[in-house]
Amino acid sequence: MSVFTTVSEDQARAWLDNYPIGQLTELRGIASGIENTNYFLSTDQGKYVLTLFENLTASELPYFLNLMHHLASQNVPCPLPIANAQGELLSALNGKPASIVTRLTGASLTAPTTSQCAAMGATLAQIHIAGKNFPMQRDNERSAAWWKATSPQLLPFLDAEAAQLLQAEIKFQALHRLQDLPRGVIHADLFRDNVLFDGDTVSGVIDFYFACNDAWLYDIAITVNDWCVTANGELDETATIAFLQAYHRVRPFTAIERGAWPITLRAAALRFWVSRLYDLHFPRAGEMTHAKDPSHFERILRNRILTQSALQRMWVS
Ligand SMILES: Nc1ncnc2c1ncn2[C@@H]1O[C@H](COP(=O)(O)OP(=O)(O)OP(=O)(O)O)[C@@H](O)[C@H]1O
Ligand SMILES: N[C@@H](CCO)C(=O)O
Repeated sequence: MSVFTTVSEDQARAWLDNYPIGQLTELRGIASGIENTNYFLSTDQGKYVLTLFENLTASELPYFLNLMHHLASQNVPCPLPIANAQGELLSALNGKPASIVTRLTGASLTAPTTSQCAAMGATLAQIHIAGKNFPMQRDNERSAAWWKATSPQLLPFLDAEAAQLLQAEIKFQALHRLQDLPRGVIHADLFRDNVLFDGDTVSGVIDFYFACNDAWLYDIAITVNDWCVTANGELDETATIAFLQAYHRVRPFTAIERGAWPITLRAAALRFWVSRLYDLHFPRAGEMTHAKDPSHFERILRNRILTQSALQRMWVS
């Protein structure tokens, strides 16, 4: 993690006095987060996760916390943020914005099976439908305008072939308007490490801190590019079709989404190639090196370009 803010049991106890969830019984730091400080916190009434936000500010957080509250209230398996005595989902702890959410069971997967990919597809469609009546709006900060603005800083770090690919793909994507696709709330970072499973059941979707309003198909492409792939980044046809069919049963696709599928898979690959390049070459001050491999998404992008017509057939009717 970039910064770990220590919270003592006495501080947690005093902070909890303002929350209707009982008395502290256990407080244990979670080592795996890299964005925020997280603690598993138990009280005599239940199990929770306490988060101190290290980078996001108090003005950015209401969208994410209210969204989680909205989705959890509509039976999406995601953490439920707890309101304090003033009805607020966010309050300061040790000078940082902090929230407390229910702790979910399960563990993240490294190698999802076809049926787990299908369960993920159905849950993603459930999120998209439940988000329809969420009243807040947030633009996607990692969209076409962002990768266009970011790429000039990245080009000096790339060899000629990669630089050419990056520029060509940005131009190609500019010709297509993902924003015209059916849209609503999207998670926008639904990688395997952001989902907990109990057997074949999704028990928790976490880390909503890139959530925004954008094309649903873009969210599907981000998710499929991480869940339904072989070791070298090619799409696994059986897993992809299982994912898409399960999604389609909950929210049927439209014809325009079918046509845009290969292009959207490319856009989703481009987004994470650019963010991983940026994180690698411009690490935030004080950050420990957790940068993920950008070449994985360069490979995925090249593959999605080369297999465009096969991807068009990898769809559901
Ligand atoms: N509500 C929850 N219920 C159960 N476990 C949780 C919950 N929230 C977080 N966790 C656990 O804590 C770990 C770290 O949390 P999280 O991924 O949110 O950290 P982060 O620093 O915000 O993000 P990241 O490491 O993905 O950048 C998760 O991998 C998960 O195991
Ligand atoms: N899921 C992202 C990192 C967090 O946004 C990635 O794998 O690049």
